[in-house]
Amino acid sequence: MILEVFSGKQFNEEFLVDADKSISHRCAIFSLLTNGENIIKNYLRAEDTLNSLEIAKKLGAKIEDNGDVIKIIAPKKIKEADDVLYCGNSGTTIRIYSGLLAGVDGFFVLTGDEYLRRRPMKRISAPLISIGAKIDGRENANLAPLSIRGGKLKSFKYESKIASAQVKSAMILAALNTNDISTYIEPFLSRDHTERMLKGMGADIECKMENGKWRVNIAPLKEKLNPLNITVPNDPSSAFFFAVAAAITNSTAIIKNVTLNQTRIEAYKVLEKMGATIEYILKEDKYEPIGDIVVKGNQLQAVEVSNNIPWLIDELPALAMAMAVAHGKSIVRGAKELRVKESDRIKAVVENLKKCGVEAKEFEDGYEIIGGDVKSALIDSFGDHRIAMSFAILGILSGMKIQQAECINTSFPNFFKLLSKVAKYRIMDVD
Ligand SMILES: O=C(O)C1=C[C@@H](OP(=O)(O)O)[C@@H](O)[C@H](O)C1
Ligand SMILES: C=C(OP(=O)(O)O)C(=O)O
Repeated sequence: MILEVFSGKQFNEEFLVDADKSISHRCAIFSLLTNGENIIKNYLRAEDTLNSLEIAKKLGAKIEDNGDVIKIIAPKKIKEADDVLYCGNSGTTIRIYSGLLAGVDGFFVLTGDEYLRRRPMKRISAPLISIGAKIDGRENANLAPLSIRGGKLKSFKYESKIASAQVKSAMILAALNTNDISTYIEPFLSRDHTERMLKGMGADIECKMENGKWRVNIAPLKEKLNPLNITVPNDPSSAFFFAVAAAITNSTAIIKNVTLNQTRIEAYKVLEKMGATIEYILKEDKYEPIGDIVVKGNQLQAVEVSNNIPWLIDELPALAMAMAVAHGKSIVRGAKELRVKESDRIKAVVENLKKCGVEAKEFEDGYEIIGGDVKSALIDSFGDHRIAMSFAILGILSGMKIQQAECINTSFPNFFKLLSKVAKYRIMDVD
């Protein structure tokens, strides 16, 4: 499908975006470790998180969905599925489930779509194999399909070279299925929803910052966790597309009920540095700080980004759209991880910006963008939701056509409805 966006005008609008993807995945997966009925309100009904829920069902959970609240009734024991577990486009699903299933009796096969089957899995299979997991896959357990023969795992002390919440979460779940205390260390704090949620459910997990590194001690599970009763906050990464829309059109976006967790809102801080006025309004603070973000656009200035990269990795493509119209040369470095997301996001950003007449250059670990006039172009989304939505937002300035825009449904099905608040668009069914 092609999404054609027509140029829009200034706006002053409220955005109630879809629920947080990271937290929704964890609700589905962690429910399996509980002893009862998990009540999840505002679960994200997007392709990625529906795949996580479907897998929970295949592993024995009973799901009751009244269209509003989703109840996940945990099985007495996680059961072996009689078919392949399909993770679709979702790295979070395949990696976190692998960590859980490595310690569960049974045989499991996890796979996904053509994009997921190209993404690196060594980052989870290597540490899991080092603690006794039986995992295999193409390229020596690096590419899905992954097969897992679940069984006994050893407690561990593992220091990861990358700050990845998916790897951390996989190892924390594996640690719950061992027989002694394990320690996981990452070089920089990655999003910490797993630690917060599992602690809230009664797991014995201690976290601290030590010499600039994030250290998590995990005790094995003695008994099942307490069921969740949670309202998932909205997703600040999805909302960021509309923050950029406000920033590049001198408009105002009022973003409602998102998590204000520091590991998730760093991109807003960068937009602020570029000249946007941003206000954070904290409304509650239980498992996660939750509130509103008000973004007001101004003339944008170029910026250099090389710190706190794990806290804004998913927002970098959208931020690149702000860089494309900012005054001066912006630089992003230290973001090599962008190359192993749903697409190679460094290549996707730079190639597509060039098509729009913007001067941009690739580095191995980032890019350089010189802000200027943007013209309408036919964008290759490379099947990547964040690339498709970023260029749709840039299209508010002078129009844009985006190929394979159906990928937006993997994370943010309400994007289209909200896009109509800022620009007119049409959808053409054939690419
Ligand atoms: O754990 C999570 O929910 C996620 C972790 C990040 O990936 P990495 O763990 O690969 O950094 C992020 O990019 C992804 O969108 C969601
Ligand atoms: C990288 C992302 O997700 P995942 O790794 O779960 O596919 C994303 O949503 O930008």
